[in-house]
Amino acid sequence: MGRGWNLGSGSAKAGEPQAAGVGRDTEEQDLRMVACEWSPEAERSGVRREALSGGLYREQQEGLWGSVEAGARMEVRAGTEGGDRDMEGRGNAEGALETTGRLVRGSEGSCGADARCDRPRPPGAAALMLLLPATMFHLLLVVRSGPARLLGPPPYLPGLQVLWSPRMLLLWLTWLGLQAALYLLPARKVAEGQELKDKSRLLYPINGFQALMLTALLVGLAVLAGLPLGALPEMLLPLAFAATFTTFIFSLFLYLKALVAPASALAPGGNSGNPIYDFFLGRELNPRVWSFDFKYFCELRPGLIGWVLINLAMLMQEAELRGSPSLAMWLVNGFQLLYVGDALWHEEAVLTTMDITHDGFGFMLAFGDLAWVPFTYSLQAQFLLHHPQPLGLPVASVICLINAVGYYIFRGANSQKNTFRKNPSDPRVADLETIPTATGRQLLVSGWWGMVRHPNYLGDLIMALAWSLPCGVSHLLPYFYLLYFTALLVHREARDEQQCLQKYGLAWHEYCRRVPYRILPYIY
Ligand SMILES: NC(=O)C1=CN([C@@H]2O[C@H](COP(=O)(O)OP(=O)(O)OC[C@H]3O[C@@H](n4cnc5c(N)ncnc54)[C@H](OP(=O)(O)O)[C@@H]3O)[C@@H](O)[C@H]2O)C=CC1
Ligand SMILES: CC(C)=CCC[C@@H](C)[C@H]1CC=C2C3=C(CC[C@@]21C)[C@@]1(C)CC[C@H](O)C(C)(C)[C@@H]1CC3
Repeated sequence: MGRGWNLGSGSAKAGEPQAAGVGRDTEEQDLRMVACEWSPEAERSGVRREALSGGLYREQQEGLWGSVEAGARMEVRAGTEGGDRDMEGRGNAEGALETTGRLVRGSEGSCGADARCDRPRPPGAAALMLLLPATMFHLLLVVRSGPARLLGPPPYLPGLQVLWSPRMLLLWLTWLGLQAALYLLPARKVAEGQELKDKSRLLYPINGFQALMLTALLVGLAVLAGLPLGALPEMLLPLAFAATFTTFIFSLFLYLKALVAPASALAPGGNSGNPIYDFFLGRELNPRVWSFDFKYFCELRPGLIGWVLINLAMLMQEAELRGSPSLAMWLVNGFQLLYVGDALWHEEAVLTTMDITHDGFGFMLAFGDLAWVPFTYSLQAQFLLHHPQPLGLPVASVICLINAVGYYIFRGANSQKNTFRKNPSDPRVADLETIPTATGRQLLVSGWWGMVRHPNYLGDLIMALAWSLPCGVSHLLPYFYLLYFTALLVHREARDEQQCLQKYGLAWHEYCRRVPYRILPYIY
C-alpha cells in the first residue's frame, strides 16, 4: 500500500494538516492517535472515539473541523511502521469531522516514537560519544588560543599528563558531593512529578534555589579565607577531563542498574537491546537510589551552578589581571546568572520537560548536564578573559534590552504554560482560548502559545544572542552557543511535535493550522 495521503472528492479541508506545514512523517504519526486512551475527560473535551470490532475504530471531533462541509468526504491511506491504515472521514451535519479507520496490515508499531529516525542509530550514538567530548575539549583549547578560531585546529593536542590529574578528580568529586549534600537538605516544598506508566507519581525536593544561595555563601566564605578562585581558569582542562571520565563511569552504573529495573521503570526509548545505543540514550526513565533522583539532581544542580561558578572565576581572574572586570564580562555574568537563578527558582517546572518525563538517563544527558553545560556554556566568559572586548554604554544598553526581551518571552511563555497545566481555571490563564483534545488536556491557542508553537524557544534563542554580543563580532567562537542551541532546539521542536501528534492527533493538526509557525513568526 502506498504511503501518504489520497484525498477523495470534496476534500479541500481534509488536506489542511498538510497545508499547515506538517510533513509526511507527521501524517503517519497522526494515525497513531488510535493508541490514545479513552477517558471520561475525552468525552468532555468534545472528542468521541469508539473502538469497533476487527481493528476498526471511529472518531468524531466536534468544532475543530467546523469548515468541513456536511457530507464532504475524505479518504486517507497511510503507512505506520507497524502496518498500514485506511482512514475515511466525513463532515457531519454539524460540521464536525468523523473519521473511521482500519488497520490493514501488521500491528501498531511496538517501537514507540523514539525508535523513529529522529534518534541516532548505534553507529551514530558511538560517534556522538566521541564527538561530544572532543568538541568540548576543542572549544576549551581554542578559546584560550590567540586566533580563537572556532573552525581552526586546536593550538596543541594535550597529552594525558595535562588532562589527567587525581587532584582535579578529587576536586570534581567534592563538588558533586557538596551539591548532593545540599540536595538532601530539608526542602521548602516537595513536588509531585508527572504520572508514570504505573499511574504512580514520584516526589521531588524543591530546594534548588536554596542550594544556589548556600553554594554562593560557602564559596564567598572560602574566597575570604583565601581560596584562589581566580586559579580555576587554568584548571578547566583537567577538570573537564575528570567530569567526562566520571560521566562514563556513572553512565555505566546507570546502564547496569537499568538491567535489574522493572519494565515499568524503563524509558520509551533507549531500550533497543543494542548496548551502545542504550548506554548512550539511557534505559531507565528516573533512576533513583532510595529517594535520590539522579536525573533531576544532575539536570539542575552541579552543571548549572558549576557554570555560573566558572563564569565568576573568569570575572575574578580578569579583575586580577586587568584591575577590574570589563563591562562585557559583567554583562555575560549577569545574564547567565539570571538564567540559572531563574531555572532554580522555577525548579518545579523542569518536572514537565521532555528530559524528565520522556527521555532515559544515559550518557547523552549525563554528559550534557555534568560536563557540556558547565564547560561549554561558560565559553563567552572564557573568551572574554583571553580576548578582552571594549564595550560602550550605548551598545551595552541595547544588548541589555535584547536580553530583557528574550527573558520576557521565555519566562512569560513558560509560566503561562505551567500555570495552565497546573490549573486551567487560574485567573491568569482562564481567559485564554484553548483547543480540546482527546486526552482531556487542552492546548492553549492564544497568548504566547498562539504566537508560535514554541514561544519559550524563541525567548531562549534571543537571550542566547544577547550572551554572545558582548564578545563583539570579530570572532565566531562566542557564537558557538547560539549555533549549537539553534540546532538543539530545532531538533527538540521536531521531536516534541512528533510526541504531541501522537498524544493529541487531530487536535494537534488543528493547533498547527491555527498557529502555523514553530519558533520564529512568519519565518519558521
Ligand atoms: N539552555 C538549554 O540548553 C536548554 C533550554 N531549554 C529550555 O527548556 C524549556 C523547556 O523546553 P522543552 O521541555 O523542550 O519543551 P516545552 O516546555 O516547550 O514543552 C513542550 C510541551 O508543552 C506542551 N505544549 C505544547 N504546546 C502547548 C500548548 N499550545 N498549550 C499547552 N501546552 C502545550 C506539550 O506537553 P503537554 O501537553 O504534555 O503538557 C509539549 O510536549 C524551554 O524554555 C527551552 O527553551 C531546553 C533545552 C535546552
Ligand atoms: C550536546 C548535548 C550533550 C546535549 C545534551 C542536551 C543538554 C545539555 C540539555 C537538554 C535539556 C537541557 C535543559 C537545560 C540545560 C541543558 C540541557 C540539560 C535547562 C536545565 C537549562 C535551564 C532552563 O531554564 C531549563 C530548566 C528550562 C532547562 C531544561 C532543559
